[in-house]
Amino acid sequence: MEKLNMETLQSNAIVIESAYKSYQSGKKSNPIFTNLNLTVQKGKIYGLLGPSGCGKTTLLKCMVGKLRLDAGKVRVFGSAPGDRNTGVPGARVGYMPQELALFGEFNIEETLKYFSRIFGMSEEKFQARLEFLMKFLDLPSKSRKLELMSGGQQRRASLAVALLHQPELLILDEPTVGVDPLLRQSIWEHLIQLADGEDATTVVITTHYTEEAMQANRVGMLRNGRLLAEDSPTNLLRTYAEPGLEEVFLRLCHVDGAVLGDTNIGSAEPGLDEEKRRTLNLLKNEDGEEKSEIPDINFIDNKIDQDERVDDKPVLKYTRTRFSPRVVQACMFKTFNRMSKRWGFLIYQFVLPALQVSLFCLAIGQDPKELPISIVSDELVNGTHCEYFSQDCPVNFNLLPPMMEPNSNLGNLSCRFINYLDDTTIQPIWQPSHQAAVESVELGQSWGIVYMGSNFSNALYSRVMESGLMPGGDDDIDSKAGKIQIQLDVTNQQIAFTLQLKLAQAFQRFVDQLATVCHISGDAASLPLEFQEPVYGTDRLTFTDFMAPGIILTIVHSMALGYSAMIILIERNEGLLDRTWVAGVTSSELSVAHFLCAVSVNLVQVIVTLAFMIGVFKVPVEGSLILLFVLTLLQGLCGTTIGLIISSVCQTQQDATQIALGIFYPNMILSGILWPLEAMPVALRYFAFTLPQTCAVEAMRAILLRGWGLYHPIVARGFLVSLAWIAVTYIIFKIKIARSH
Ligand SMILES: Nc1ncnc2c1ncn2[C@@H]1O[C@H](COP(=O)(O)OP(=O)(O)OP(=O)(O)O)[C@@H](O)[C@H]1O
Repeated sequence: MEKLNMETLQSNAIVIESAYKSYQSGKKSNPIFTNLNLTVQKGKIYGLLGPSGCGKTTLLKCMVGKLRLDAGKVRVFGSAPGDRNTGVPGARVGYMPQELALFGEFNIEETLKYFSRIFGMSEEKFQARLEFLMKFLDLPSKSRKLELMSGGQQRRASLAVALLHQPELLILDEPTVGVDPLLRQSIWEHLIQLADGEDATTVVITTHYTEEAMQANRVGMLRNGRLLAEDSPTNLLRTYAEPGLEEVFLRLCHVDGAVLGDTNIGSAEPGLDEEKRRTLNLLKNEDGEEKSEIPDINFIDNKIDQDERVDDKPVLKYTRTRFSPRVVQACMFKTFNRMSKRWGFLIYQFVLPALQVSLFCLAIGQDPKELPISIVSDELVNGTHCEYFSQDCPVNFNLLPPMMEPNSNLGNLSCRFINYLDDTTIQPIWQPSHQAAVESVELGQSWGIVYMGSNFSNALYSRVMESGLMPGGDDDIDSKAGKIQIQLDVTNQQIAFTLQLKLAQAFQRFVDQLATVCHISGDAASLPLEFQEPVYGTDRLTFTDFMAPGIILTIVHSMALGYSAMIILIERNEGLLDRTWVAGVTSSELSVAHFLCAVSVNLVQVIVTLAFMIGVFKVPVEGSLILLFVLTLLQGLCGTTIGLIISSVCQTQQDATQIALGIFYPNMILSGILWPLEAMPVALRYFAFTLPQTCAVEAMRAILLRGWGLYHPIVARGFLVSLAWIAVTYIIFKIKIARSH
């Protein structure tokens, strides 16, 4: 393809040559326009006419650099849109899309302020333009929210955004839809005035009102992806001897339909034979020369590099740094402004972490309380409960072995044992018989049975004697009779473990008391195991303390992920993202702005979470609070970057929510938050270590409960893995956002 010559580029604002664009629909490619040539002169108004779906919006998007051609060239001010120095997208172009593509919660002033910040307008200039546009476009109060405006008012507010910074090029997609005839005329007059001035503005405008295009300097009639005619309105009327543009268009459509069988571009023949082309006579320029061939379908594969420069130097140099802190700031202001209007959002983001911590600390890890247990002691006279029992030594030490006998106080050892049950945890329910106790468990009224037989006290005495603790035991005693027989409902493992522990502790206290009152050593009645002061932690540590480090990180990580997973998606779905791109915001600026906003939200979440966990619920902290804070923040950042990737790849909020939930549960289950990693199959354990939270949870637990510092490999690993995840996911996010740009 021939290079566009310098003269063409200098005199024209937009030159499109042999453009081919298609949309992918599954495996099928639907061509929207093929071999399209179009020229927009500088300082002129170009009206693009065509039926719905003929590709006008697509063409405009290619002009502003929002979409790329599959083949062919588009040059705006001599360069391909998106070229470093072209200024398009950027301050040289004002774009008004068909949809509102603005935040409905913003009022007019806030909306325009956002774009004025991007374009670096001074406050004075901004106020002057705001006043002018309010009057000129007959807009309601500056403080009226866009969502509360009528359709026509919204379109005028949208037009105000395009006109705000007085760009050299205006690309307006149906700006007069929903606008009353008076205002429509006034808009056209303003456009004519802009195109007429010293620094004449170039305007490309699409419209459905064919006749208003009479005011354009040049009109292009688009149908089925091809330009049927392109000329000044008067020339078109003269050439086709018709009274109006509508009639011209209809006539061209009839001819086009006759030649192409009125097929749409997707099913049209890729090439036309000479006869048809002669009949059509529509692909000719003003000099009567054919513009170019309808492309062969292979043309699609023969893509032309969009970045191929026409000339070494751009026709008009326009420079802007690729990264401007001012633009980042503008994007951040906009996001914070939006947040401040959403009370529900603020409560969700900042109250929910506190609520989650509180619920966790209140509901998880504490000992179960008031567990009903059926108690049966067949040695009790009345068969139900203990009225009186002795706390004295049951052995008469006045007699020497083997004459030593239990004294009269021996009776009711069963009552003595029951007396040592922890009544906070266990709620004894006396039952008259073993059968009644079984029924109680079967009815779900108690968690188990503690049974002591009719000869329990004597049998226990004999057992002790037999064991050699005291000489003179009775060898013939039934060993079962001297045992406390326990049968539990173990379907709830935590409750069963708690009951086993509490019953064992009660028995130990019972034995200790006996040893004390009988003046014998308690050691003899204990297991020869001594658990000394723990190396790390205390005996008072609970399951809550085990889980707390993981819960802190999970709350912060998932809240950050949930917030950032929506952040770009919302802007894209509401269309503001497109306008932001066209205003010239680069992917780096947008990534940094969103990242910093998410970090700010995350910072508050980290502070709230740690304050509640440590300040209110007194989770023990042995190590450095600073390390704790930094590691939690890093995990929040990690959630943020993962969320930003989700936000940049998903099309709908539903997709994003599903992915976020899909990540949340495996992460929670595998990261050693709920259960020790050591309990996992080895292969799964190795996999778990590749997840973003596993090493961090271990490091967090080591800081919180063991007081380890960064010098310790387990702590250092937690920090390094978190940093690596942040770096890698941020790079992926940056690549994704640049591709969607
Ligand atoms: N992202 C997309 N993916 C697939 N097809 C698309 C996409 N965007 C537009 N199209 C299709 O491309 C064709 C041209 O769309 P376009 O929006 O450019 O038409 P238009 O001339 O601006 O229509 P209207 O005047 O109704 O706005 C339509 O058939 C449309 O369905």
